Amino acid sequence: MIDKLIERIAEKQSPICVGLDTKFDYIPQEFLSREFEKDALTYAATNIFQYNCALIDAVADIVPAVKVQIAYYEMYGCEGMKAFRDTIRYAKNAGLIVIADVKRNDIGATATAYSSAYLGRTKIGEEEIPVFDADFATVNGYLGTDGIAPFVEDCRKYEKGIFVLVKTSNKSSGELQDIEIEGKTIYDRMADYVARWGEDCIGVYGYSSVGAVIGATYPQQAERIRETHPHIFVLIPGYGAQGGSAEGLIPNFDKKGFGGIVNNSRAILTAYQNEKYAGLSFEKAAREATLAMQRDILETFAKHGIAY
Ligand SMILES: O=C(O)c1cc(=O)[nH]c(=O)n1[C@@H]1O[C@H](COP(=O)(O)O)[C@@H](O)[C@H]1O
Repeated sequence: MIDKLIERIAEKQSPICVGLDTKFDYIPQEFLSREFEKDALTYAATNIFQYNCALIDAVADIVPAVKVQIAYYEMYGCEGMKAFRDTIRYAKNAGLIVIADVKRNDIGATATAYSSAYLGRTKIGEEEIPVFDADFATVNGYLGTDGIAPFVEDCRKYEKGIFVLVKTSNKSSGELQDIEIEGKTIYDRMADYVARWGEDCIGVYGYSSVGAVIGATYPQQAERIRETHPHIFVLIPGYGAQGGSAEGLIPNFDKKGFGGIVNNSRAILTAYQNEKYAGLSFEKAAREATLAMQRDILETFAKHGIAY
């Protein structure tokens, strides 16, 4: 799956993933359809799905992937989960690669169940059913190897991928992740594990389907990880609303523009509220914001001799 993602990035010259962290409050009043007004949760979830479809249509030709953050669907209960499933299907049908941002993990047996839900198959009798069937999932490595192994197995079996949290973008990420033991931080050690877990999943471009999450807000840490781990492909959140810059993304990328994919959620989802895009519909504003992000990244790449 990592090869397919890299090929799509190169085709579109766009190492960008649009984050569908869609809250009901983000949807402009004029877009809301009262048609689904059975109960509040159904109303919210159905409108969220319609909004996602419009956004996907607006960006499908300029980005390779979307990331669907499950918290924004769980908060609308079962109806929200249907919207999550339907959004994944819609995005895949639109030719996009889908990252299910679920940050799952548990003991091995339970991690197996999580992996079946998001990447693998659920077995019922003789039948094996793909359930959410995303292309990638985000996972938490805190429980160690037996909590990650089921996901890695499904990556191999079904040509999927995972991104393991290594150095997260948030302000407090250093409380635990930056602790140094015998000259190595916790995030260094997590990166070492990610490299080990993914060593049999390296594709033709030299990157593994077992990747890492490293926030755009921590470029020095990204550089440190990249020095020792050339095969780790990085999901990079934190550009846009969290203040990460294009310059800060550079350590993740090789000279061909491979090595990472940059997520942007709120700054695209709510672009229509930005005065820069005043007067545009939310779809057009989202597209313009995505194109501006692409320009910003490609111009910064060019300064560093990076090109597709
Ligand atoms: O795994 C993630 O995607 C993730 C990891 C991380 O370290 N930081 C981070 O912001 N994220 C997610 O990336 C998205 C960032 O959203 P924006 O800040 O609105 O672009 C959210 O869906 C977060 O849950």
